[in-house]
Amino acid sequence: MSHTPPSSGDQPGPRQPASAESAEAARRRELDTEQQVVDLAYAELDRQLDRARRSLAETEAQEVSGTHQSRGERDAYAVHYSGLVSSLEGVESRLVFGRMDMTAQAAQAAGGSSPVTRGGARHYIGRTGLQDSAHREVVLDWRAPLARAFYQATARDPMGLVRRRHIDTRDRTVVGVEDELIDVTALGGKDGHQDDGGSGRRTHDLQEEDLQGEGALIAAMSAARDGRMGDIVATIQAEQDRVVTSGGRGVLVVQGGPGTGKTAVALHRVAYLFYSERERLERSGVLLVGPSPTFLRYVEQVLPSLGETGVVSTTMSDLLPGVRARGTEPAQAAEIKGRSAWVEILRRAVRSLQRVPDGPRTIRVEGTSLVLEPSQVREAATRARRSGKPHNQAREPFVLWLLERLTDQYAAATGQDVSDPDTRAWIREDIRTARDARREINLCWMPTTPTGLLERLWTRPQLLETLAPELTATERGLLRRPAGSALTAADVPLLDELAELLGPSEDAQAHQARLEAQRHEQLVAYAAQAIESQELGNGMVSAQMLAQRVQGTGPSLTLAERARADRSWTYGHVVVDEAQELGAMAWRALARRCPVRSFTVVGDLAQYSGPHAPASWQEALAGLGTSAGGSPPRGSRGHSGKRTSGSAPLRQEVLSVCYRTPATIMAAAEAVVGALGHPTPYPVRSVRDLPDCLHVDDLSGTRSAQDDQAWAQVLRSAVSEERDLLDSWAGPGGGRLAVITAEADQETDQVVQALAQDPALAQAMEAPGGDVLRARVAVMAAAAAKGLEFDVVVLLDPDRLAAASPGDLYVAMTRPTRRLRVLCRSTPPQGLDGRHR
Ligand SMILES: Nc1ncnc2c1ncn2[C@@H]1O[C@H](COP(=O)(O)OP(=O)(O)OP(=O)(O)O)[C@@H](O)[C@H]1O
Repeated sequence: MSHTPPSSGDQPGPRQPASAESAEAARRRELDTEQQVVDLAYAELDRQLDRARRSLAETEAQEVSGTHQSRGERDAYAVHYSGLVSSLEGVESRLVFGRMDMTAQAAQAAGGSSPVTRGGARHYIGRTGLQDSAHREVVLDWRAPLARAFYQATARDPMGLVRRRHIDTRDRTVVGVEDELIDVTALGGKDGHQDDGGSGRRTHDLQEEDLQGEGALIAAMSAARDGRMGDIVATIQAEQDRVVTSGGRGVLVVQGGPGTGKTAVALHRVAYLFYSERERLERSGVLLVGPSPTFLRYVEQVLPSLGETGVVSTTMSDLLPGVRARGTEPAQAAEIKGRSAWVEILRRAVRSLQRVPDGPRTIRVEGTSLVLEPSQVREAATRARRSGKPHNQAREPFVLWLLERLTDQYAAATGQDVSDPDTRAWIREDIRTARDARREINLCWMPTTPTGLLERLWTRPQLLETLAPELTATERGLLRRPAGSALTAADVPLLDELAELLGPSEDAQAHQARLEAQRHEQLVAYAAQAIESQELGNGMVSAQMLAQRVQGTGPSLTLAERARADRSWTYGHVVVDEAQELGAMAWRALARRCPVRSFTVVGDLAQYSGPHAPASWQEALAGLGTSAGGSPPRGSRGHSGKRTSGSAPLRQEVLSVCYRTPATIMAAAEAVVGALGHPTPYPVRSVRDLPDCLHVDDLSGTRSAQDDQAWAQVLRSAVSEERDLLDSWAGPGGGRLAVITAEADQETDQVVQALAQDPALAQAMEAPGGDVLRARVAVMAAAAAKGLEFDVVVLLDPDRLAAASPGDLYVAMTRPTRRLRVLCRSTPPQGLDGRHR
């Protein structure tokens, strides 16, 4: 493959400029040519956006008669049009970013003519597909089958491409083009010459052939960070594209070293699945699980910039509606709670609420003594369990059966005739509400909530000892905590498991039943009307789509809102990032949310934080019920139909090129954790290297190693120096710098205080709305930096981090895109020792 200077006109082929002046003229001509197409694309976008906004305004202004149907219809239209407006607004930036010039044969095969495509010989690639009012192609959606050549064509396999062009735009103006000649033979053997394309900065590890659109890629990688991840749709590389476009069924593990684009690829895969399986996913949505709220904020713009909005993003802490798990606990405690042993322990815990008394119990009802016999309780329990219902719901047949027996006793004791159903019901109700009866029956089958039961486990050591003999005394000790403590992230999967085993409690159940009856009424009325309607939404929306929008819940909520509020919602696809951190119980909770087991699992075993790293993905994912082992969780009904069982096929992909971290830093990170005996299973090749990108200060034996004031002074001057360097690269105030500490809370607070004594640094640390990503200088613990990236990282005391968690040290060292500065108050760890000042 060759890089060519841009050529003009219809014939793809290199033009050899005679002088610098004519080269500039050729460049201008190319920019003008592309500007015309870009103008056309934006005009089309504006036209569609205008239409959608008008429809939304008209819908919202509509008078409704007050019936469920008309309100439902109006709301569903409003949801549809506002979704459409958001999608179209989302793709404004860099709407068109590429062009493919095809061979004559490929053009003939592709067919379809428009003023832009010239009989299929040329296609413009953009973040959404656009057609003009005569339904002719203006922009080809980057996800369309034909667009694969844009990402995957090489000189060895040109895929019908003669030339690939990257088009760079600012706002709506074309500011540059970069060409790659793919198929020289298609030009009659004439070869182009190399442009600069930024290729001089590529590391020796990578061949030119390994990268597509190298200039555009390096430009994207070199841009200063702004605290939000950007989409990579213009520069997706071939190995990434194959992952992005692989089918959605089964469990796909996307693994690879730091900065290889795992997160970016997973998000683009979601956008691709929305395109290729729109109907299914529009109905069920996609769940994105990330390691922290900061991480979710970091990636939140990527999907909207690709026009997709139907994604629910959450951390495991916030997975359950109505539960906010904000407590913290040692990593060992979290690891213990993640083990699959809890499936049995929790079953036992629920079973322990179902007790047979050790002798007959006397119950007084309105002056009459009745006797509850253990044999009766046993019989009632057996029948209730046979119902297969969760504990709280199975309580109903249990109680009913006992009440019938007690009613018979009461009738016999008082000589009343209970052959009349009304009399019988009246007596039964008297017994049900009698205090003695309530207490005794509750003792035999105690209704409870998941949080109530979990709290008992953590606060009653004896109970836990009885229920969890498979844990050691030390392990059980780690789980103990005072009553009223905040829930933790590791509690959430256990609560979810308990919610399955217990079912809703009576109060919640009655409330839920009322809501469901209302929703059902709305759905039936609305769907009937929608199906009868003519010309629904000017052909933009079908009656079926509208009916689906209201299925199950109120029509005024978006799908994401409905899904988020419903614990039993089942998604069409689930993406889990930093997946190496999840324990078996978390996987079971996620498996429940996607019965079709369509998962993208993203992670790097070397970046694991906890005490016992999983040896393989098969082991890590056993709780998900992949074909490698583990049985799927108990089923229950969900929105996509019945939950299924059986094992899901597991596929694994490895990404190998690092687009973030310069080669020197990457090599140092691998050497440091390698010396700690912490394996990095995936060899990573960095796209680029930068001079002076790694700097280590060995402060051992200096005053700052002993004295807090001196340390604070060293910190301030190091961070100021790095901030000045960042100014010189990214312009004053540009880019992002993170100071990464070994520990959270106390240590980060101390560092913030030390830095804040310098007014300029205090200002740089200001985080509007408490959003650390918006601060130019952020201070955070290594574990919190997971998944994030910064232009510059100042890492403090790597030895302490190494002792606590080598995986976190690896994470911290690989966050920078430009430079890593390490301040060591002890001797620098092996692997960094040759690099100090
Ligand atoms: N094809 C690409 N073109 C441009 N930038 C890319 C490309 N692939 C990845 N990147 C950039 O590389 C950086 C790292 O990507 P990402 O965060 O997805 O990597 P990761 O493998 O998830 O990293 P980690 O495991 O360290 O969290 C991001 O800035 C991303 O935008």
